Amino acid sequence: MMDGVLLSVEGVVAGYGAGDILRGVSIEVAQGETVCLIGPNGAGKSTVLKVVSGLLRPKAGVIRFHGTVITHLSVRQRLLAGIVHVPQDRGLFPAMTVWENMIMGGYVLGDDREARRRAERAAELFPLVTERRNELAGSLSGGEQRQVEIARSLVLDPKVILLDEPSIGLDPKSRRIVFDSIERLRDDGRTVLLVEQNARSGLAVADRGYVLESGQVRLTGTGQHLLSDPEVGRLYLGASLATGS
Ligand SMILES: Nc1ncnc2c1ncn2[C@@H]1O[C@H](COP(=O)(O)OP(=O)(O)OP(=O)(O)O)[C@@H](O)[C@H]1O
Repeated sequence: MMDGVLLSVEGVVAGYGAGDILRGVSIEVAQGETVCLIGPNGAGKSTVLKVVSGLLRPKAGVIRFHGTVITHLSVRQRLLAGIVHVPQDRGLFPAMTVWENMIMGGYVLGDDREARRRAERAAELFPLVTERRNELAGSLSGGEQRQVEIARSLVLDPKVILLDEPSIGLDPKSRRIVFDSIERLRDDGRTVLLVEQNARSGLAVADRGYVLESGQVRLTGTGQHLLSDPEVGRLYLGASLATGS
């Protein structure tokens, strides 16, 4: 095992009924690291995040956080322990202001004042939140909305942030805003487990990466190592350039 491991997925088997989607996946994330999962559609990348946040119970294997097995904990318990999932399909409330969205991010705390205090702190890292504070979230660009979502996750003071394809469906300018936001999280000392279709940009912001294929880890290494791996280049980087995704 690596030094300073904060989160580990150990031999996880999981699926949604018949057939296993994850077939013995093991992943480690050290304190302060940004780790990126890449791989083809359907490889099980998002499923790894669901198993970590507790949305899906594995059939076998364990999840460990700070060295303690958390596989039996509920989503809410994991959230309060500091595991925050920013899924692909649940964005901001478009008809609420940016600031209202930030405060909603702390709903589970049950302490409005604390939520406000943390939202102010998150806004220091993401000034957009202050600049556009009173605007409706739905009026922001796609990249700006993603940045507010990332800022909102900080209201729960996460120990690890699970980001599911944050750049999906965005134009190049918006994608830059998103990857810049991920770098800010890293500079702030946060730990990030990222799933990205856009393998080149995902690996470029990551300390380490894992290539998932058919529910198994096929390759792992530093972001730079995977970026220069000929097989990764042929299978994933060429394609991500060609589709511009
Ligand atoms: N809620 C669900 N119920 C049933 N099957 C699901 C569910 N969610 C995902 N799957 C299936 O599990 C497989 C893996 O999905 P997953 O979302 O983990 O893949 P992925 O590697 O993240 O790729 P993608 O880029 O397509 O999201 C896919 O075949 C998908 O159809």
